[in-house]
Amino acid sequence: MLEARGLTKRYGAALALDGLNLAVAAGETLCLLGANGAGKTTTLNLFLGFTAPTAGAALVDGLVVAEDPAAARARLGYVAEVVSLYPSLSGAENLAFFAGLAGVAVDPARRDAILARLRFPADAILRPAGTYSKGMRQKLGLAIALMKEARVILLDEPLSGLDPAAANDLVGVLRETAAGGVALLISTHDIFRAKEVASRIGIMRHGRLVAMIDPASLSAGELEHMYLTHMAERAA
Ligand SMILES: Nc1ncnc2c1ncn2[C@@H]1O[C@H](COP(=O)(O)OP(=O)(O)OP(=O)(O)O)[C@@H](O)[C@H]1O
Repeated sequence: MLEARGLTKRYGAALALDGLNLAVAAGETLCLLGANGAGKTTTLNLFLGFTAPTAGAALVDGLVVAEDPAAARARLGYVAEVVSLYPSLSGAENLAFFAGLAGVAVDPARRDAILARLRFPADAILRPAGTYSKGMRQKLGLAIALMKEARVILLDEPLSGLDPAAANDLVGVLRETAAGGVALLISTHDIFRAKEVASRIGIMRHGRLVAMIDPASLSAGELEHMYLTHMAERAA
């Protein structure tokens, strides 16, 4: 569903992404770990068509994103690190608006089932979104992607700043979503949550994928050790 082929991005003299190759199939969850500036967000932005590659290609469902960014984006759900909502509109109105942009009419029963899976407080959906906590905004962002029935969902730091209960809710729904055949690409700094949710973990450094790990093969401690070893090599 997602493929990067020699994906490269330069910003002036800076090489943000350096010949990245990866693929995410339906039902898989790839978590990208890496220090600040490793190229995780740049990777997501190239799949979203927010920026064009300097070389190589990002493909969504076989479509080359740079050739038709709108068509590629129509197949994607995207949950930004800070989910943008209209603060004076209720959660329900935001959901209807953003789902509507994707051509999806909201069926209230389906919406409520998705919100219940996310443990989004039922009474809060009619409140202005400006009153929502970070966790509620993340959940609503994911609800919008799920309403769209996107076959691929990209998430940038979905768990940062969430309390453990909210993070746990989100991890549970992400696992269910992948089990339903959706391909997930997640940028995160949370090694332990990555282990819970990922089918593969990619470690990025200086715009390159330096390791691809099967999280089931390592304990959380071993995974952390491997990550820190890669980061230490950077400093050496
Ligand atoms: N619009 C831009 N203009 C110039 N340089 C940029 C731009 N966007 C990203 N970069 C640079 O590209 C590199 C990769 O950045 P990127 O945001 O992809 O890293 P990241 O792994 O997502 O980091 P973080 O964990 O901090 O979100 C960094 O050196 C960054 O400064």
